[in-house]
Amino acid sequence: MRLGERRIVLASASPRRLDLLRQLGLCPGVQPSEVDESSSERDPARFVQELARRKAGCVAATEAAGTLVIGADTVVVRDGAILGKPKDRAAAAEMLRSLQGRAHEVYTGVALLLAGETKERVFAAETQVFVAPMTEDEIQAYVDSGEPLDKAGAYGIQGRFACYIEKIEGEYSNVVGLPLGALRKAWKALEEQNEANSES
Ligand SMILES: Cc1cn([C@H]2C[C@H](O)[C@@H](COP(=O)(O)OP(=O)(O)OP(=O)(O)O)O2)c(=O)[nH]c1=O
Repeated sequence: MRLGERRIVLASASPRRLDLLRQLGLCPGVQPSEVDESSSERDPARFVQELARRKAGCVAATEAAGTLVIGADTVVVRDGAILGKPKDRAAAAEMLRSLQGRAHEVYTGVALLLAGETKERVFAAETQVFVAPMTEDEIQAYVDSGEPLDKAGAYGIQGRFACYIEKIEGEYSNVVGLPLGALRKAWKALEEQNEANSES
């Protein structure tokens, strides 16, 4: 069966990821995972892949065989340090102070799993983001907007933080939480593997 004909489940509570999949014309079910998001892994690409695999695996275990489960994890990386979501307003302001006026990287890991089967694709995408200098007043006003708290690095490129973005190198959708171009390639590879297996 082709992947597009299968039931698809997004293993994420992120409304942005759902919007991105809908942008592709997909209508996935949503089943947020409840996994421990800590890891001793320090390499960002490996970190986000481990978390994406964990999230998708947790949900795949509860789904009917053949369901395509998509899990993802996004982090901001500044000077090699992995930043997740800020725990409170003070942490959000601190993250924004450390990101303004310079470049950092955003990594999203994605896992595509077929429930009950061993076939899967797990990958990570990276985008470099250049942020304009911000004054302390601008940082406080942005924290007051409420946007930072549920987002890695304490900002949302798709929201009012857009006016502080000078340029990016890499996929925009990767920063929002799901790299659609890289997803298409992995989907295609999984589809080909699936078809080759069903012919043999
Ligand atoms: C950098 C950045 C992150 N984000 C979001 C994407 C993710 O939702 C969030 C990173 O946290 P994640 O832990 O990757 O995802 P989540 O907690 O929202 O959902 P789940 O764990 O259930 O999959 O930050 C933006 O929306 N815009 C941005 O510009």
